[in-house]
Amino acid sequence: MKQLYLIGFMGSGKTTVGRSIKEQYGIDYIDLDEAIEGRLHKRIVDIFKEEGEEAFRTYETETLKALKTTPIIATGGGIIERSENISYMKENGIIIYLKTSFDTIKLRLTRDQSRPLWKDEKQNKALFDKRNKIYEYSADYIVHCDNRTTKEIIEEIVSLYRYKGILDSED
Ligand SMILES: Nc1ncnc2c1ncn2[C@@H]1O[C@H](COP(=O)(O)OP(=O)(O)O)[C@@H](O)[C@H]1O
Ligand SMILES: O=C(O)C1=C[C@@H](OP(=O)(O)O)[C@@H](O)[C@H](O)C1
Ligand SMILES: [Mg+2]
Repeated sequence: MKQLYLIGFMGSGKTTVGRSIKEQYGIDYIDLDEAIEGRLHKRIVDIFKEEGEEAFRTYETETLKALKTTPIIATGGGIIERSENISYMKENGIIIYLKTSFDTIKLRLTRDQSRPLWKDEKQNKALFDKRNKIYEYSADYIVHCDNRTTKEIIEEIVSLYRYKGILDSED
């Protein structure tokens, strides 16, 4: 069975979409950040504060590779920071980019305190521009998320999932 990986910038809706697919369609999902927090018994903000980003990236890669059977994985926005993660996801499954504009993300995350890499406007925009290209190069499919409800987005993903027979595929 191929796995389906949701990628995209912070605030693009990866966690929300993964959770909704599970709720609406009963397809199992796991959020990589939640899996890391569960493994380490530590919140993401505390991992960044106490151990730094590089340590977090190592936990992220290890956890990604440990999740071998869950059909849908919502990754964290920085999963594409290590090219080995991209190669791994490509080998093991299908990558879907939840493409969302910077303006939409800004509106969603204005008061967000839970994302250590969501900083000031200049840094956020620079990171967004750098990563947007990598998400596009890495994705097998791009789902446009601006001005769309979670319901509309998950319907598109699930029909793609079924059309491509990802769930039933053995390769
Ligand atoms: N399609 C959508 N329309 C409006 N708000 C959304 C949508 N998807 C997600 N959100 C909101 O955006 C914020 C970030 O979503 P989240 O799922 O945590 O993103 P990610 O996991 O990609 O960082 C949350 O407050 C969530 O409710
Ligand atoms: O973009 C990033 O580097 C990060 C995104 C976060 O996940 P979300 O994309 O779900 O916010 C989380 O993994 C961590 O704060 C680092
Ligand atoms: Mg998330």
